[in-house]
Formats: sequence, structure tokens, C-alpha cells
Amino acid sequence: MSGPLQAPAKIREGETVANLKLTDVAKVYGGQVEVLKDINLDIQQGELIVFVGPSGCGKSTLLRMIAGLEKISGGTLEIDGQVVNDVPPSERGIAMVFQSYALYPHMTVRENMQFALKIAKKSQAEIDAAVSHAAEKLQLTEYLDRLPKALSGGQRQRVAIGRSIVRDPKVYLFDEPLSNLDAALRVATRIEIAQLKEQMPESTMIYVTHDQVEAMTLASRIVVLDALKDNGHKYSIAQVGTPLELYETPNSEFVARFIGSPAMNLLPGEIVATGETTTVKTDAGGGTFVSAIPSKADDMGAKVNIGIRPEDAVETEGPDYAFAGQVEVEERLGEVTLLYFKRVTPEADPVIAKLPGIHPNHRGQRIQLTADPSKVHIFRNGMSLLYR
Ligand SMILES: Nc1ncnc2c1ncn2[C@@H]1O[C@H](COP(=O)(O)OP(=O)(O)OP(=O)(O)O)[C@@H](O)[C@H]1O
Repeated sequence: MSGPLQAPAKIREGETVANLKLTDVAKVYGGQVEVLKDINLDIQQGELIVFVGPSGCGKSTLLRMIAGLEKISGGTLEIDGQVVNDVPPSERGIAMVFQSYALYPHMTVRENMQFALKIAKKSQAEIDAAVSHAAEKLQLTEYLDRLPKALSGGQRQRVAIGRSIVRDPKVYLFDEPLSNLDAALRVATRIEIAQLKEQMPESTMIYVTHDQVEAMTLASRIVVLDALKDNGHKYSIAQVGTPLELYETPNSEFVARFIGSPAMNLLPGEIVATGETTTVKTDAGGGTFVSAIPSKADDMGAKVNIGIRPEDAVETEGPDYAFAGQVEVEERLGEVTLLYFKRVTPEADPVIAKLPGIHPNHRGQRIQLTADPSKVHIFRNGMSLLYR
């Protein structure tokens, strides 16, 4: 131990609190259960970062550590250059919006929204200004005197967000804010959140969801987390990138299958020519076809998984195809038709093709699929050849 003990730094509301830096952050519950490790992230002011990942991978835990509701077991969390591991939640300049609205049922919308400011002993003039400003932003002005029970689910969620906005935090944390809403309302509220973010370009937001459409549409960058127990305790963060980066250039089969719906098809196969582009042959394929991804000489002959997104699959009559199979199920959705092929082995995921438009009846037919070289992914030992 060296130097005098220092009181934890206090971050005052109204200060610029926006850049977050996580360095080697780890979480171990009860001294035993390792949930997160090696979390390294730089979050810039104004970003909307979305944490996605399978159930139980630690998304909420990470958010709660940032909020100060959960102790950080290892590493540091900095907010604007200041380590805040031991700064209490109320002094971090952060507001958290939970999935359950947690509104006080006996208080009106106005009372709910101003509650924290009353506790903080703000003047009535300040409180009124903050509440009407937030209500306007959230289109709640006409509901200010209603009780929560007289509001729809989406309106209640907006009140919950309003309670954060009045405190003028610089960082907003959202923990699955839409998960209690029905499908139509989810879409409407998602669009509202996107608009809200546009109105507050300075605010930093971190958003947890397992809805990948939310992630793709809202995020400036997505952080894909993987459960430690599932990846042999190697890493928590699988990949960080813009939605399109993750969609177009996933670094691993895990990310490739996590982003995009239906999930990317993975076809076992082999590399048959290497170089600036790579020639591959799937076990189910008729001939060879090309991926725009480069490969090294020692990749020659390697067993790989060839990734083709359902929407990148194209029908081919030619001798060189990636996959041929019998259509088992066909879903005509209007703008696209989904073809589900008969599984090659009982444990294999079904291959899916998403073809544009309404197709004639394919059920029972044998169809050959291929893809443009720029859309063919190659994974060796689970990792993309692009990232080496
Ligand atoms: N207080 C606790 N003590 C021990 N283990 C815990 C505790 N809280 C959470 N965990 C475990 O930590 C892991 C991560 O939980 P967390 O809620 O952060 O996951 P998540 O990714 O948000 O999951 P979901 O998507 O299902 O909400 C889980 O395996 C969970 O069982």
C-alpha cells in the first residue's frame, strides 16, 4: 500500500461525462463463478453501443457494473479519464432505464418524472423546466397528470425514460427496455428511441438486448458477447464493430450465426486453391467456387466451414454449386421466399435460402445454390480467414 487513501472522485451532474473506457474488466460472482473477463472497450461520447449475446453471457452484469450497481471484480472502468470503480451509482452521472418500468403507481407521470429531482432538492422552477422539457421530447405533455395505470405500455416506458432525462445524465444505460412490449409496440418504441438519440447527439447510450433487429437498427457499434462457459474461458467479447461490419465481415462462426436472420448457413468443405482469392468446394457441392477472401499456401486442403447467408444464396443450374438439396419447407412471405432444405445429417442445421420475390412451388424439388465470391465467408477452426 502506498500513499494516503483518497476519497472516491465524485462526478457532478452537468459535467461532461461521456467517454467510457473499460480495461481488462472482469466479473466473478461469489469468488467462484467467472462471468466476464478481458473486457476492453473504448466508448466515445455520442455513441449508441449495443451489447448483444446469448442468454446468460453477462450483458446485464456488464451494464450493472458500469452503472455501479454491481462490483467490478477486476480491471478498471474510467469515465472521462477518471477511474470510477468505487464511485457510488448516484455520483457517476449515469441513468439506467430498466426493462420493468418500475414507476410509482400512486404518483402521476409528472410526480414520477420529478421524483429524483425533489430528492436532490432542486428548486421547483428547475424541476418544472426539466419535466416539461423531457415531456416534450417524449411526447408526454398531455399525460403529465395521469397515473401510470391509465397509460399504455409504450407510454409507461417513455415515462421511465423521462425519469432519466430530467436528471440530464451524460450516459444512459438501457437494459432490454422493450422486452415487455408486444411486437407492434416494440417497433414503434424502437423508432422513438432512435429519434430520441438523434435529438440528443451528445449523450452516450449503452443498450442491452437480445433482439438483433434492435441491435442492427439502433447501434452505432455492437459489442457481441459470448458466454465464457461456452468458449472454453477464452474471452467475453467476440467482436466489436458497426452493424454492417459485423454483418459483412464477422470474425467467427459465432458472430456470423448471431448476426443476421435466418442465421448464416455453414457448409463443411475444403480449400482447393489458395491465393488472393480462395477456391473452395463444399462436401455437398458439385464443383468448385470462389471466395473473395485471400488465403495462405498452408490453407491448402484445410477443412473449413463455408458461410453463405440465406439472402446471398442464388439458384444455379451450372455444374459448380455450393449446395444441392431437396426443398422440405417453403415459406412465402411476399417480398421473399424462404426455402428450407432437407438436412444432410440429422444433427446438421437446415440449409436455408432466402430468394427475392414470390417463387413458384419449390417443395420437393432439388435445387442447386451458389453465391457471389464477395459473399462467400470461410471459417477455419471457427475463425474467419479474414482476421489473421
Ligand atoms: N448474483 C449472482 N450470483 C451468481 N451468479 C450470477 C448472479 N447474477 C448473475 N449471475 C450469473 O451470471 C451470468 C450472467 O448473467 P446476466 O444476467 O448478466 O446475463 P445476460 O447476458 O444479461 O442474460 P439474459 O440475456 O438472459 O438476460 C449468468 O450465468 C447468471 O446466472
